[in-house]
Amino acid sequence: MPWWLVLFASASAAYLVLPLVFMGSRVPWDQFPAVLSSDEAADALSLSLKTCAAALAIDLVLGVPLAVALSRDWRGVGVLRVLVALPLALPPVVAGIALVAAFGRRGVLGSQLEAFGVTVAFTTAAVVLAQVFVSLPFLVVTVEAALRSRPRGLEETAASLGARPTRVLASVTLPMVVPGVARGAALALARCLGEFGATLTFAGSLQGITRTLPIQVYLARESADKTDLVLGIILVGVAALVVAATEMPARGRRRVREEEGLDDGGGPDAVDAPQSVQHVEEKAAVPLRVEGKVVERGWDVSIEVGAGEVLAVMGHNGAGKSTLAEVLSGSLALDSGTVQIGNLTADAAGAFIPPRGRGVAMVSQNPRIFEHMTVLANVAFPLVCRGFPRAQARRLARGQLRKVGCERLAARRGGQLSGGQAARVALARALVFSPRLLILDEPTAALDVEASSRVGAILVDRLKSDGTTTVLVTHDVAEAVELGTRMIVLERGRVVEDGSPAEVLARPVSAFGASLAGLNAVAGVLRIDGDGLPSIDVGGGQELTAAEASGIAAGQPVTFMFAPEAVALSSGKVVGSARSSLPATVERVSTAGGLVTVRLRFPNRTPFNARITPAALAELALAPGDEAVATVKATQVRAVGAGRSVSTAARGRPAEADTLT
Ligand SMILES: Nc1ncnc2c1ncn2[C@@H]1O[C@H](COP(=O)(O)OP(=O)(O)OP(=O)(O)O)[C@@H](O)[C@H]1O
Repeated sequence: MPWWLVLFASASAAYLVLPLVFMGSRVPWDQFPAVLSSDEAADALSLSLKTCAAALAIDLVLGVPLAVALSRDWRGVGVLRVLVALPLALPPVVAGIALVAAFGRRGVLGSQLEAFGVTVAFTTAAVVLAQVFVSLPFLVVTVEAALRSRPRGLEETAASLGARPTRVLASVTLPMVVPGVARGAALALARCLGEFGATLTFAGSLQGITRTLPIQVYLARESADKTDLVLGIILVGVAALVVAATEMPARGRRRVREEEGLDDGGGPDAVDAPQSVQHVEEKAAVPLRVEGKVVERGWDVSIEVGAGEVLAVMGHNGAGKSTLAEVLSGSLALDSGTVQIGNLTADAAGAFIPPRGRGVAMVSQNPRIFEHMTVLANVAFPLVCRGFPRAQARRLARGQLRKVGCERLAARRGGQLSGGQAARVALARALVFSPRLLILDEPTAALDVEASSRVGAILVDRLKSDGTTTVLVTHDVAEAVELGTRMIVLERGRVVEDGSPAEVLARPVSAFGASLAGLNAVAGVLRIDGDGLPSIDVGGGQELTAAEASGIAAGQPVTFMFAPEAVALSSGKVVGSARSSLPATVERVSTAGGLVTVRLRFPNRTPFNARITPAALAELALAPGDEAVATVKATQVRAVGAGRSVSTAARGRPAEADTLT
């Protein structure tokens, strides 16, 4: 910390502490027993403690729901936040006047109560009402701030696992903000203890009935002895205890014992299920159909997935992959169209099933483990939500944990897991209730190489053995090939590739598909030269030529795809106007698998790769920054029309798939 900060911090702490120290130094400690044993002091202390406890209970019962409501976004919430915090800024005497206007004998509500024989003003109940009025905002504002800074997505996860709103609140929302509630309660209690002005105005000062400790201190100031100091220091002591108590929840958290499973013990054999574990329901896998639009996102997708298929979804950033996951999970409604999951119409005109009713499980790159629960409770959660007896839920959860190699982590807190462990626990929690549909949204993206391959192996095992219909969003082509029985590529909210991973990679029809397959893809507008050969302008007076582009008309957008092996390299400059001979600059040279990949940069064009032998590289003596000439063999260039959706059927007929018209 910088020295000036320490200086200011010390001055500020001293300013708050020293007056109390000086006050303590003037207390006649020998009078302590006499003052404490006096009726007036004993009555005041006892009344203060009783009324503060009652006011705190009311604060908690009324304040926590209000804080939850204020932490959400809805129309008018801003105005209500201001109104709720207003009593914080009011002088206590004004608060007392307001309470008299409401609950006094001639007050708006008080006169109604009088009709039923209930008098509030100048009773102990008035003391409690005054304390609640001035302390409630402290609790609400503190809890609301804690709620607004809570981790995002956990409540949505709980809902998608089947929890109803009350369970989400009780099991997830409130446990996350326990320290905030404790802090708010302590501040409210401290405010109750110190309350003076509103109480005096609204409740008066009747010994044993409304004369609280602060009022007693005030009255004692009139007397010549130092009773006020003794009573004052008692108040300081009680307040100190209250404030210190707020530190307790954080310190008092249960520490998980080492032997409760610090060794995750997830060896390869740990993925085998024990014979005793039964499935929740022997559900058959179901097919999935999505046909719909989300207009704001320019998303218009139509896909059908067979029962038990694993659909790998790939595409650039912003292509619409997460939108698909949101539409399926129920966190986003279609503007038009249908989502059909087995026999459940999850989204259609006039019918929208919220996440908890869909039986869809989602595992994303943030595993969203409930940190305040044990690992076992996390995995049992979807079953408890479905009304399973606890013992059965725990037994089934333990079996799922064993299948993902995490059984020995069962007793650990959710917040004590590594990324790889959390991903496996999230998978166990998703599969434990035999979901209709499993959505994996980049489940390994946030993991290191080792954890990623471990989770990948478990995914392969679990998807094969469970046969759950799965949508896997991934940026990793190896993951898509390994897990996917089918692959689609999304581009600008449309399906531009659809087939088995092998088909898509063997004959891609989009630039993204080409890049996945390791092909070069150069986009442009088709020209037909005088000699009838299709070409695209690649800038600088150069062109790239294909042998044919049947079905694509001149002037149409087109992508030329070719393997890096189809590019011949020579050093020096282009001589004459050789077809498809393009001047380039060497950007990068890398070696893998006994071949050399040369990354080529062009003045106004997409870079592409050439692949040559090490001997050819030695002969050409090319290094980054050198000029070279790339010649692409026209017969090895495939012309693909751009911007059309495809189907597996179209891909089965290569000539048509090529043209996509
Ligand atoms: N909450 C939102 N409101 C409006 N538009 C959004 C919202 N979220 C995403 N979009 C837009 O919808 C389109 C699709 O986004 P989406 O998140 O589905 O892409 P993605 O393929 O999942 O991308 P990434 O790989 O980066 O996660 C993008 O144009 C994006 O800007």
